[in-house]
Amino acid sequence: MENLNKIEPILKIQNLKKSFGDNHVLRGFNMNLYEAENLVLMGKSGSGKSVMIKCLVGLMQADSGSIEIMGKDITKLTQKEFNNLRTEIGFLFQGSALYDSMTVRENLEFPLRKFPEYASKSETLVLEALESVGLKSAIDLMPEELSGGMKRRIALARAIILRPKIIIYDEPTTGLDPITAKEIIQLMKGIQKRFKTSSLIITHDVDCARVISNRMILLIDGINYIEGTFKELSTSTDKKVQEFFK
Ligand SMILES: Nc1ncnc2c1ncn2[C@@H]1O[C@H](COP(=O)(O)OP(=O)(O)OP(=O)(O)O)[C@@H](O)[C@H]1O
Repeated sequence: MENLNKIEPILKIQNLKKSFGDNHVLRGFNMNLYEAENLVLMGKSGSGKSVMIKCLVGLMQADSGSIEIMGKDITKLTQKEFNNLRTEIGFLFQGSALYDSMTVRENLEFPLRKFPEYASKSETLVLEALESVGLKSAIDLMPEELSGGMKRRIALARAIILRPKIIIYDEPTTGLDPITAKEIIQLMKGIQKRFKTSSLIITHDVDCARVISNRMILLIDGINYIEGTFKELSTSTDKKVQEFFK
């Protein structure tokens, strides 16, 4: 992780601004995500993390600034190009967000449906993804038959099924007991190692940040207020920074 300035980031956000009337949420936010790193983004509730992610995935348009994914400025892409690029990003949403009326297999097949080229490989991809999260045996279960931790694992399997280069985790440990949360964190680390993915992890969980982060960014007052390792940030003398580690 040395000499990061010399390496081209896989995801580059520059001077992102987004306001809702007088509510200036993002005021020039910058963020680089580098290959194979685990970057933790922390920010208080309402600080604009979701707004930033929505801009990143094209669900919301920023007022100004640029977002480059793998060297491509997303505002300059056609819808088709953007959709293709989005397959390079896997998501683990808050609360797992599985489809309740579908089996585990169908939940995992869902992201593949849009891509005819995956049709013949579907079974293999589903099994490999389930194997990565240690839940092959759950393939025919319904979400209601799964524990919270199992649901999170299945959601993780779904996030990696298209072998994305980037995974965005939104509160991956929220709502889990501490032991299950630790298991999920270990799984995230394992997946990062196995698939060499770059991960952006949005979390309030200081333990999670400590265990998983190579680097951290705090989103405060609409900007990337401070960046550094967990150790650097958790020992900062800045009052605004200290609040996160109390
Ligand atoms: N579509 C919208 N219209 C108006 N205001 C919005 C909209 N979306 C978000 N906001 C405002 O933007 C601010 C940031 O919201 P955001 O959801 O990004 O916070 P967050 O950091 O993700 O919070 P949390 O940790 O609670 O999920 C809030 O003040 C919110 O009210």
